[in-house]
Amino acid sequence: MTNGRILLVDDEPAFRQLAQSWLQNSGYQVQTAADLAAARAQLTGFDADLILLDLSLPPQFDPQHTLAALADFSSRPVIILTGHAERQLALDAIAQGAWDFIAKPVDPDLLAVVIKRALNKHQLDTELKQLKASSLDGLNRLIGASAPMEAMRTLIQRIAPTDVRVLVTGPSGTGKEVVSKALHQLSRRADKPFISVHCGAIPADLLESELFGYVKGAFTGADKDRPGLLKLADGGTLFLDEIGEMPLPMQVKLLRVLQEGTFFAVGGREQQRIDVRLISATNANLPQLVKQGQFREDLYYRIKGITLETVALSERRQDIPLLLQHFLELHSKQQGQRLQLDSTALSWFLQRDWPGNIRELKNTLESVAAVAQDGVISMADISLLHPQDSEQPAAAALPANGLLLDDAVQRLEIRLIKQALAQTEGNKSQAARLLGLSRQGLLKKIDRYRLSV
Ligand SMILES: Nc1ncnc2c1ncn2[C@@H]1O[C@H](COP(=O)(O)OP(=O)(O)OP(=O)(O)O)[C@@H](O)[C@H]1O
Repeated sequence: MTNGRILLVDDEPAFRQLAQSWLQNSGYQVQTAADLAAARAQLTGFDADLILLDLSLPPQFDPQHTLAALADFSSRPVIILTGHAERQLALDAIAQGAWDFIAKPVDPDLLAVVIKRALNKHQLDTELKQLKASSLDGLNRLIGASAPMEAMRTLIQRIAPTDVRVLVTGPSGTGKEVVSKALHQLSRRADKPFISVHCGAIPADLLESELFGYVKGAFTGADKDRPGLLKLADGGTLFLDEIGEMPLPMQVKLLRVLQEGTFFAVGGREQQRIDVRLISATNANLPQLVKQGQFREDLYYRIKGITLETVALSERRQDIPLLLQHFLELHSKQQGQRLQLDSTALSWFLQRDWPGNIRELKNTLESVAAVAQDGVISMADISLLHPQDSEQPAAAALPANGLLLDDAVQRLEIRLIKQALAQTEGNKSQAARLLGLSRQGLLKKIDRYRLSV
């Protein structure tokens, strides 16, 4: 058990050795680096809680240059050590995000106090961030109490705080993106961006410039520099959805980024460095794609890290009522009106197969909610959209205590008109055709029933 992990960046070997042994004697785990490049390399394998940074480092020996690199160490406290103990430099360092400033020669007792305070504050900040993230979002968005969902929550909590790469696999619509967002929201990167890239949705010839950005003049139409999604994700999480659909030439380029942590914008000469956590997702069988030569084996092993598998809804049917309740609450909040399922509708949802998983369940609920009236979804509403599932046509359902025929006919007309308009995205001519009416006839009914369309 250590008191914390410290990276000491200083070009003087004697000072490095001395300070390392002070700190190790105080129970810290310490690694050292002689310049910024070595420091960045160390951080890929050593997740330091704090950085002690000399401002005058080779090859430039320019404090301003070192200060400009502070952003690379984002989210960790940095304590500046320098012989240049000028007031302005101290203020600059703090303004640019350093935690504190100590002049050389360093007083070991003072250093111990400053480090302890910085680590305490850092720990509190991290805990607060994680608490906020988990109470607001994170795991709370992951609905389900089945054993696979509980196991998934436990894994997410364990893996999220690390920077390990994660591959989320599972059938379509089972929540791979929700899981990936939870990993981000429970990580120390939670207040940085979560950038989602659907690798199959971006045309192959645009994927490179979308990911890496481009510089002005790189190709026709590139009239100014544009950062890519990789740069936008800097400090945060890059989510590569449907990674199995990434074209092979792009896989080679991604592999280089993952190996070296650097890339060039399209048409650019300046090497760019990024710090992102990579989460990938796929519903394809990647080992199979590797065998077929459609996915690079070396990339597969680079992105695999830890694999999390989401489970089809058919294997956790006990989650269906919880999911329905969750989506009804969401809908009620958005519409400002309480929405419920009556018992016949609930049993229809519970009995049905959901090959499209949670996405299909959610979409189906939303579509029947659109035709429901008076805040209750009934089997009659469902039958309108899924007539094959009703034993008798909805219009013929006669309640035991009778009904007012004109009233029932009007209600049915209203529902069918709304459904036709929803299906045609509000196109009245098409909706009229679906209903076997003239456009004029439909407009009259819309007017008579005062339907807002
Ligand atoms: N456990 C869950 N709790 C609440 N909502 C969920 C859960 N899982 C999935 N959803 C919802 O279901 C829909 C589909 O989820 P998501 O996009 O994460 O699935 P996916 O597995 O990434 O799908 P695809 O493979 O098609 O990209 C989203 O609207 C999401 O909010």
